[in-house]
Amino acid sequence: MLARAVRSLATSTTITLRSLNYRPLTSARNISTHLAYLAKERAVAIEAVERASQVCQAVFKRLITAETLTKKDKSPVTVADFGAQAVVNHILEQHFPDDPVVGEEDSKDLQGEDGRVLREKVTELILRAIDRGQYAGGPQGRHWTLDPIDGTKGFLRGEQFAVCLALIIDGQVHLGVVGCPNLPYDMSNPDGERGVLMVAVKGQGAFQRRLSTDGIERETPVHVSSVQSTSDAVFCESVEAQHSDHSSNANIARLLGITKPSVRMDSQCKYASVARGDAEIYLRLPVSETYVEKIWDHASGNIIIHEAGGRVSDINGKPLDFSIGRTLSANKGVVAASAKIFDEVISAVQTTLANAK
Ligand SMILES: Nc1ncnc2c1ncn2[C@@H]1O[C@H](COP(=O)(O)O)[C@@H](OP(=O)(O)O)[C@H]1O
Ligand SMILES: [Mg+2]
Ligand SMILES: [Mg+2]
Ligand SMILES: [Mg+2]
Repeated sequence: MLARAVRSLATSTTITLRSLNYRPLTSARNISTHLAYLAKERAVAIEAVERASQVCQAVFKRLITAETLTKKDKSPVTVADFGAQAVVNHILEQHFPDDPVVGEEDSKDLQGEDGRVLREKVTELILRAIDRGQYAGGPQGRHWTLDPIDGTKGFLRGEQFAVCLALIIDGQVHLGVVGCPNLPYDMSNPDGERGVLMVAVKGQGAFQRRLSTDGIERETPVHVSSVQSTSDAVFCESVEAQHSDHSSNANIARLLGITKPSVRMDSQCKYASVARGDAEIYLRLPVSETYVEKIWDHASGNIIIHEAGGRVSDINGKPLDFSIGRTLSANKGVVAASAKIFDEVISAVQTTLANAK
């Protein structure tokens, strides 16, 4: 199935860049900035994330059954993960052959006797495309960073996951796209239509559009919440307790006078939720002393929050440093919030950490 998906991409991706025909209908200023700076990158990134999201959805429909869940069989997510990375890297290579990619996956798990069954599902083309993601990252030049499926646990549960692609230039995130196939398009109608794509280019604001493949979706600007007081805030956190310390997060919320229960959600959909004001705060207090966050888990969300008027830092208020390599080794944990309440959130984080010592 994957081989077919990628082969059809190979033939169809003299991409017409239909997305380039699209202009966000906000203001004239926006349109011209848009076309001048990273316009091609923006369109290609949207196209890549849309197509990778389609691969994930197709794999979920065909391969995930009650049986794969009870057997804790991870092969469907592996197939989707590799498939999405292959698709994105293939599209990036066609349009930006000189740009390296920092991708989460490599083809190690498909090799050897253990990988025989999975290996039979993929072709040489896919292996080659996946391994375009082995770049070391760093402070100079351009590279992309990709998380083909962020929130693999959420994907398996049929809940939130995201396809995340960002462009880093000289150590800073300049473009971010997050595709959220299971996120309601409008949170005031949570049982309604699903599938959101968020995109931000440095200095141009953050936008959301329906996740689709016809490339002509209308974009609307997104902004963080305007809530003035933390007591009215909603915070979100990982579903997985190993990824973020639920009890520290709860202590911080108490200090901030938050009474509403946390919204637990997998993946960078949490950044998307804060960016459009569904929630005010994203807390990711580290559980482990040794875990180092990865750039592909945060790059897209980081620029989308900033461009939507919010702020992101680590637990000590230090901006996330994407210039080091594949990891955020200079940072610990993550806090994102709307700008008005950000300083107050960071001081509650500091107080909670000091009390825990
Ligand atoms: N101990 C840990 N602490 C923090 N994050 C972790 C972790 N172990 C794994 N992760 C990362 O958490 C991501 C999911 O985040 P969230 O909990 O917000 O959904 C995973 O992304 P993948 O699902 O792409 O592997 C993985 O990279
Ligand atoms: Mg991830
Ligand atoms: Mg992943
Ligand atoms: Mg992973």
